[in-house]
Amino acid sequence: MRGELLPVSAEMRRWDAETITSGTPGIDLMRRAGRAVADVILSEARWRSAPVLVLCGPGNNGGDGYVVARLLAEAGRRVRVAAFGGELRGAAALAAADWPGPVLPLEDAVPDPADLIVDALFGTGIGRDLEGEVAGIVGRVSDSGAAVVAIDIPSGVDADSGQVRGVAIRAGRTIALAARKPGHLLQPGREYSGCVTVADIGIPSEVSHGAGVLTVANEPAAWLATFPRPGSISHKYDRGHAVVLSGGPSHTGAARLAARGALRIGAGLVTLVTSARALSVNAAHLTAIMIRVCDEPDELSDLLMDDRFNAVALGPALGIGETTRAWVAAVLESDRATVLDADALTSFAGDAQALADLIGAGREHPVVLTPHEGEFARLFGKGTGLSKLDRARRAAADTGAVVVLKGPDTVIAAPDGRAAINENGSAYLATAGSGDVLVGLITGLMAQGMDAFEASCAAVWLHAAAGGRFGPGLIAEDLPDLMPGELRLLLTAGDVTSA
Ligand SMILES: NC(=O)C1=CN([C@@H]2O[C@H](COP(=O)(O)OP(=O)(O)OC[C@H]3O[C@@H](n4cnc5c(N)ncnc54)[C@H](O)[C@@H]3O)[C@@H](O)[C@H]2O)[C@H](O)CC1
Ligand SMILES: [K+]
Repeated sequence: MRGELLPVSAEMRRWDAETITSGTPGIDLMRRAGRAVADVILSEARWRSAPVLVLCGPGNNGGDGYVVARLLAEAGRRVRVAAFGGELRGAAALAAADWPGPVLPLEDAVPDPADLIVDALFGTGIGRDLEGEVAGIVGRVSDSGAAVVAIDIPSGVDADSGQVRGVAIRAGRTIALAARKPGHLLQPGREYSGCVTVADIGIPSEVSHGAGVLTVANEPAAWLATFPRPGSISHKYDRGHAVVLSGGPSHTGAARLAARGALRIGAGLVTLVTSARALSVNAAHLTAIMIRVCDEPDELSDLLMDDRFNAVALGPALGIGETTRAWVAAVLESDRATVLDADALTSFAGDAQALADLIGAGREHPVVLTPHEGEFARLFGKGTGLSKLDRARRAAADTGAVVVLKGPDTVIAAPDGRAAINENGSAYLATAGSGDVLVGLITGLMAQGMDAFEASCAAVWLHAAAGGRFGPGLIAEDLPDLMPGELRLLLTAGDVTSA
């Protein structure tokens, strides 16, 4: 996969083990990890005179902590170490043996507000909720208000899901080892991690890229290479023809937002399909976007016989129930690249199998589902105990569709296992109609032939970039018209990068 890989803990263990097998002892990895963290601390002017309290756990994260303690003490810093757990093993035992100072029991550690706390209690190996004396120290750290630097990931945050295991340390700074993990991007882990940087600890790229990691951070590096750009001989028919279905006479705005999004992102032509009853209200508001009247699903099926209509979106403000299911069936049977959102999803509440059956196995063109958490739960159930990443991945595999599970940490998952986590989301996007525009952006990119997963990633990122840059006062109507500016920045930066 292109872009920044986000290994889960099992994948991280494989990176570790393969690096060790290929000749780097575990203690060397641990010393590099400790060196990287110590260097960050020593380079920060605001921490120059702070006494350091290193909290060490019973595994390799604790081992990293002992290395940091030794290096900071060697650099002349005042360092206390407090540790939890029984006997250390392997590289962690070697690192602890190199720490020449005393080790306090964890329950005796009293953080001072002036301390710099190094959190080396747990990393990717957390196996259960924090309780007892570790939960106690997490509370005391938080009450002290001291600055916290977390090694790899804040203790208590699950590296795979971003969920808090009982309680967790809140870090101002986190130094992720070798790579960020999904838990640094998924909420609430992202909130707990503070500012995250990655330390290179010498995992060879053959190891990291050979391990089949399928999760990436959603950034242009993941999809810019296939982002559609009009060629010098393009005409509008080369840029695809998107179709958006309108709701009834008093529910037409959502489809127009989507249609404008599709046009602004570069679809050559966009047609809004409306009932005769909603024709005049739609016609009064549209100029570049064309209109066709279809009162029944059969009429839409006939329209879609023309394969120039190559991408279809439906769901926003369409109404919930059998009628919408019939429109969805007609579109899916036509086998066009399709985006299903909102009411098109909720009309299948509790019956995801019926939707999966309509999507079918043998179709040529992809389907994208764009639920928010509520729509997702109604369609697929709550998926209790699964991470947001796993829920989206499972839904994608079960339905054969790309799933865009929206939220402040939107996850995009493909049926083949690829997934991306978005992190440029903006609270300003939480405004009526913003999701409708996103539907249009995805549809417009698919109309131009972009892969459905990459189109979804690109649309989510551009939508968020536009919302974040505009900021206060954003309304959904603004979003399509912010695309030219975002595209200019994206494509110009891309040209510079690829030059
Ligand atoms: N990524 C790399 O290449 C390197 C990573 N390093 C560091 O190693 C940790 C992962 O180490 P691991 O030993 O697998 O796990 P932890 O240190 O996170 O903890 C495991 C330890 O803790 C016990 N435990 C788990 N949960 C709890 C709990 N809730 N309460 C009490 N005890 C718990 C468990 O039984 C184990 O004993 C990684 O994050 C990096 O920091 C290497 O140092 C360098 C290479
Ligand atoms: K930690």
